[in-house]
Amino acid sequence: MKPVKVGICGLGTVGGGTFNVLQRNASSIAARAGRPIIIEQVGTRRDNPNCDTGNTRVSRDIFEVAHNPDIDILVETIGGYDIAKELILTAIEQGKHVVTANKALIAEHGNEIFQAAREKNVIVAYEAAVAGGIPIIKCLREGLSANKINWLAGIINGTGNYILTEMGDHNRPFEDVLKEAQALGYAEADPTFDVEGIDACHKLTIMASIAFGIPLQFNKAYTEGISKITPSDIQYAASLGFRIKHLGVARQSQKGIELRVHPTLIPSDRPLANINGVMNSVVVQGDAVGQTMYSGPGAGAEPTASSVIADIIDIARTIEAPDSAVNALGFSADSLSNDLPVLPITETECSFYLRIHADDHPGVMNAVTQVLSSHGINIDAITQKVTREDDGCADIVILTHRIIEITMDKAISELEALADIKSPITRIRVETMA
Ligand SMILES: NC(=O)C1=CN([C@@H]2O[C@H](COP(=O)(O)OP(=O)(O)OC[C@H]3O[C@@H](n4cnc5c(N)ncnc54)[C@H](O)[C@@H]3O)[C@@H](O)[C@H]2O)C=CC1
Ligand SMILES: N[C@@H](CC=O)C(=O)O
Ligand code: NA
Repeated sequence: MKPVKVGICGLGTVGGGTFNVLQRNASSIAARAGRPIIIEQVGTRRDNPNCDTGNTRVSRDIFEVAHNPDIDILVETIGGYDIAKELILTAIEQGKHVVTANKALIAEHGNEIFQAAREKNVIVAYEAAVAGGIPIIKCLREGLSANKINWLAGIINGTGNYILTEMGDHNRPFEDVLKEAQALGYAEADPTFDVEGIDACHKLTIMASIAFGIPLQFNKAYTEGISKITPSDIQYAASLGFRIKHLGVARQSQKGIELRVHPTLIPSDRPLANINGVMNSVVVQGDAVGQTMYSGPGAGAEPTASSVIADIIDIARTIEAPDSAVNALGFSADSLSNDLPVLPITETECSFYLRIHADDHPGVMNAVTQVLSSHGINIDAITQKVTREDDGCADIVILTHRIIEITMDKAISELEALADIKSPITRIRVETMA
């Protein structure tokens, strides 16, 4: 069988891992693909000390790879937007298939990239873009394709989960753990993407499109990161029987689609609450199958390479008949639905954890509960915690029943206006379904 020739652009964490695993497992990969997979060229600004490129052609100009007529599949692992998009569109224009790990680009420009690929009858594959090594794209798009997906929820940022786990289990400061996650190759080039929830939102956008058959709509999703979570919140949550995880939730209802990424209290006996460190996990609820759960490393060189190479093998298998390959989002392009609106966060409903830093004197608790009850917010648990801050204040910690977000917004504004309440109120949503 004619070999398939690959060009890898970007030889950093993911590109380097892909290079090494393709070399190491060349014979079993060839057996699975039905033909040898050869690394024809690497395009990279700088060498990767973990990769022995030996006789492989290395170019400093990645566009040489996109124009190399011998290359069948271009692997984009440079990251970022503008150059990566131009590189991918050039490769498509040149009739090459593309494999990318770039969730930011797919979530924000995927509709355009998939359209360009359709016009040239080439494949754009992106398994590595969501949840690193977990084959979640394949699960949603193929394994679960019989189902109407009702919802999915997942821990989909390895860096964020690593930080929350280390802060909670070892009481380590946020900044230290972030630095470690960067050194381990987990974090994005701009780590605010990890800690402010943008990276998770990219991944949620992609999963929701496949799950519900809707166009990619990153700009309509709600995004909140972990940067405001304190060790006290983690401890208070634990004392109430919860763990705090950064969760992406996509849910389909008759009103529309919820797309939201935020820190979340999960009962500590639930499987998702026990996904720790760089591990990711996604729970999917389908009408036929019920709940299924997929877990594995969400970041890192070789776990991510595992997904990149699975895509390369898939393409190699159908390279002579690319139109027989599965559609990019698993739905034919003309059947994607624009009918269901993405709901604003104000229209979603959740239970809430509130931490209220307030003057520690009689009547405060009463004032707080009165405001909540005047908005019809039912309290599930309320407790006062002594804080170590020497400001005469205490933390009042509350768990509420489910309430529509806009009502909670109003109640919080009213509470924050009370003279006894000292700082912005912390609100964390609570989910019990997964
Ligand atoms: N690190 C991880 O665990 C994961 C990363 N990803 C995605 O994979 C992509 C790559 O991420 P990493 O490998 O972590 O980044 P990285 O920073 O380790 O590697 C990127 C490499 O591309 C090179 N590069 C960038 N622009 C270039 C240009 N114009 N010309 C030549 N070389 C260029 C850089 O020099 C660097 O060696 C990103 O889109 C990221 O979001 C996806 C899943 C997991
Ligand atoms: N920065 C990302 C890398 C994988 O997608 C993460 O930490 O999950
Ligand atoms: Na994946």
